Amino acid sequence: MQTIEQLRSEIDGINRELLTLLNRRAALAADIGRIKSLEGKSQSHYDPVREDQQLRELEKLNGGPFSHATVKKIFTEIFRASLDLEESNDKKQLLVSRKVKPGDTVLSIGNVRVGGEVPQVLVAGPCSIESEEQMDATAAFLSARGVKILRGGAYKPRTSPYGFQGMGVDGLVLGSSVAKSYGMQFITEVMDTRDVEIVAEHADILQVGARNMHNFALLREVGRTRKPVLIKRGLSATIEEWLYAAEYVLSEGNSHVILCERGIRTYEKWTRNTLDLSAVALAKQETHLPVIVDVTHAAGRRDLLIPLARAALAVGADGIHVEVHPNPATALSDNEQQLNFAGFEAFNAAIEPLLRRAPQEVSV
Ligand SMILES: C=C(O[C@@H]1C=C(C(=O)O)C=C[C@H]1O)C(=O)O
Repeated sequence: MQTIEQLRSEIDGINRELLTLLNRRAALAADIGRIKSLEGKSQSHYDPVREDQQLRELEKLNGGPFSHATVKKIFTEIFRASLDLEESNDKKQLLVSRKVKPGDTVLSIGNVRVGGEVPQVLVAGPCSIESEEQMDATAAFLSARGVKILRGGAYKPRTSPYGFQGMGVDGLVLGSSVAKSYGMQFITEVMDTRDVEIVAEHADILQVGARNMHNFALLREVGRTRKPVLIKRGLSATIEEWLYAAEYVLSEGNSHVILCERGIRTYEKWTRNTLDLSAVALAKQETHLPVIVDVTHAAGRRDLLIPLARAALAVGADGIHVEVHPNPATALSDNEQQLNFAGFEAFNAAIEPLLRRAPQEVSV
């Protein structure tokens, strides 16, 4: 009869062998994971059929004294650990991730900086570009209040094909020339791969709208330009899908990306969308990209814009996007939610105390 010491020493030897075997197995699983990623199956590496096949084989082979239930439990744990390893390797390689680039990305767009520790930006302007008078009045008003990025849609993604579709190229020319004359940067949406070139010619920042966040051809195309790109979160997009959308742009070599949370579709009807501030906190934590919050589309109503913007800044947003129109009642789109000038004045005053200041503005 062997002594306990002898038996334990045998167990120690088996532990060493098991450890070596487990790590050899883990390395093989990691290799499989890399192949799956290359094949584009990076969303989920889980393969229940393959796991089941292994469990059946092990049941046949199991001679005890462990019961099959116990063997199954142990191997299921091994499968989970392998899967975690595969997927964490995959995440590590994402270009948007702080694991790849720990420091904040700070974009320099003309005279504006976005991200990191610089003062938060306001992106403001009308939903649609409608006329020279409208754009000129808005830019004059906003630039006098320190807003440096002017928005305005020339191509409008309208729910109905009969709704106002935007002024197209005329709108681009108008938006960019008005912005330039007030020393502002011009941001506008691009909806179609065929328009990327012309929009990039006129805009300082390209916007990929919520409805196009899953348009991978468009994401690749804007990724091939060297223009800053603002990517709105899709209507029902998970945070992961939103970050993968940004990854499309970075993977084409364009790292000038701003993420924009604009509310997601839920069962709630009292707001147009549900502002997801945890997405902002998570995007700031997991990625190095600037994140801004579009309070207008999140709320869909004017009375919530101030508290939502204050909350967004408190959570760490690098900027706020808000729609402003000289006369919202006559606007050709979104007239329920755009602020008039007096409304913007009140909005600006309410969020101002929460904005970071440029170093030279700090009083000592
Ligand atoms: C390693 C793989 O990926 C995962 C891990 C498995 C395992 O550890 O055996 C099996 C299936 C997948 O859920 C694989 O697909 O073979």
